[in-house]
Amino acid sequence: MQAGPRITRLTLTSFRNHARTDLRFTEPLVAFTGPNGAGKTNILEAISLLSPGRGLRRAKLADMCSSDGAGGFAVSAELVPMDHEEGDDPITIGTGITAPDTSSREVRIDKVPAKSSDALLEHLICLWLTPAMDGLFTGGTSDRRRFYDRMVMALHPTHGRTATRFETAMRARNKMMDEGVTDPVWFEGVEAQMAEAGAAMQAARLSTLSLLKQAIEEARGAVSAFPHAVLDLAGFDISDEQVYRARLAEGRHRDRAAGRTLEGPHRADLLVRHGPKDVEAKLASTGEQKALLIGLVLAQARLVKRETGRAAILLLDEIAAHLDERRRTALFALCTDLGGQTFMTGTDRALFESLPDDADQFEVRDGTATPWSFT
Ligand SMILES: Nc1ncnc2c1ncn2[C@@H]1O[C@H](COP(=O)(O)OP(=O)(O)OP(=O)(O)O)[C@@H](O)[C@H]1O
Repeated sequence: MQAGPRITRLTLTSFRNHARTDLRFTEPLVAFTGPNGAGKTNILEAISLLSPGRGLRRAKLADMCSSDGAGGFAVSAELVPMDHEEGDDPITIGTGITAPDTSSREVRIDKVPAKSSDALLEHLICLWLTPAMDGLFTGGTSDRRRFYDRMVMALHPTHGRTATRFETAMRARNKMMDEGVTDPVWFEGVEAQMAEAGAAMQAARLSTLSLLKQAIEEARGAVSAFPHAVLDLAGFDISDEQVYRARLAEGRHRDRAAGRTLEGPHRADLLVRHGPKDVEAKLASTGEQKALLIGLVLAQARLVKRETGRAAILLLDEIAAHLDERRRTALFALCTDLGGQTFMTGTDRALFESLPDDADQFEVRDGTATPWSFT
C-alpha cells in the first residue's frame, strides 16, 4: 500500500511563540528537540488543529494567538494525499482566526472555506499522546471518554456532531428540570432527541470498540514491546432508542432531585485492563501505563488505516523520554510501518539516536525550528 497522507510543508504564523515558522518534511518520522519552553509542543498543537476539535491542549483560541502578534493566528499545511502521483499539486489545508475574540476557527481546504472543521477528517486523521494524558487510567471518566470519542470520530466523522446534538438536548432537559417545568409534552420532545442522538453515539462507540479489540488481538505477539489492552465500555446500554427514551421518562423525578441527567452516553467510561498482567490499567506501574497507552494508540492507528485506507498522523509529545532504548527503537519501527507520519518531541537529541538516518530532525529554540543538518 502506498504511504500517506503526509504533511510536506507546515507554516505557523503568530501561533504562540512562533512568529513565523515554515517547515518542510520528506520523511515518515519527524523529531523536534530543544530545551524546555522552546516551542516544540506548540508545533504539535498547531498540527493537531488540522483535525476537528480544540487541539491537543484543548486551549482557548485566544491563548494560541502569539502574545506579540496582531491578535490572530494561522496554521497551514501542504498535504500529499495517499493516492498522489508524481507532479500532482499537494492539497493545502489551513486554519486560524483573525481576531482573538472569535468563537470558532476558520478552516480552508484548497483555499475554499469549509462548513465545519469535520471536513478536515476527509484529508487528515490526527491521533496524539501528550504527558497530560499520563493519568488517563487513574483520572476521571470524562478524560477517558474524550480520548475514546476521538478514536470513534476517526472512524465515524459525524460522532462529534451527534454528541453535540445530545448535549444540547440534555442541557435543555436539565434546564427545564431546574426551572420546575413539569409538562410531560416538553420533556418528551427533548428526550426523543436525546434518545436518537444517544443511540447513534452508542452504536458508533460499540462498533469502534469491536474493531479496536480485533485490531489489538491481531497485533498480539507481533507488538511485544507494548502490552495489549483489554477494553470494554461501562455505562447504561442506550443502544435501543425506545428503551432509553422510556428510561429518561421514568427517571425524571430522580434526575430532578439530582439536578442533572444521571443516565446516558455522557456517563459512559472506557474500561482498560493491562492484558499481559490481567490487572486494571490504573493498578499497573507508571511505565506500564505509558506503554499500554502507546500500544492503544498504535492499535487505533492500524485500525484507522485498515478501515479508511489512510494512515493517521501521530503526534507523540515527549514520548521517548519515558521509554527504554528497546522500546524507543520498537516505537520508531512500528510508526514507520504504519505508513503515515509521526511527529515527536524531546528535550534531548540522544533520545532519537536510533531514528533512521534520513528522519527529519529539527532543533527548536525560542520559537524557531532549524533542520539539524544545517545547525
Ligand atoms: N500565546 C503565546 N504567545 C507567545 N508565547 C507563548 C504563547 N503561549 C505559549 N507561549 C510560550 O511557548 C513556550 C512553550 O512552548 P512549548 O510548550 O511548545 O514548549 P516545549 O518546547 O514543548 O517545552 P517542554 O520541553 O518544556 O515541554 C513558553 O515559553 C510559553 O511562554
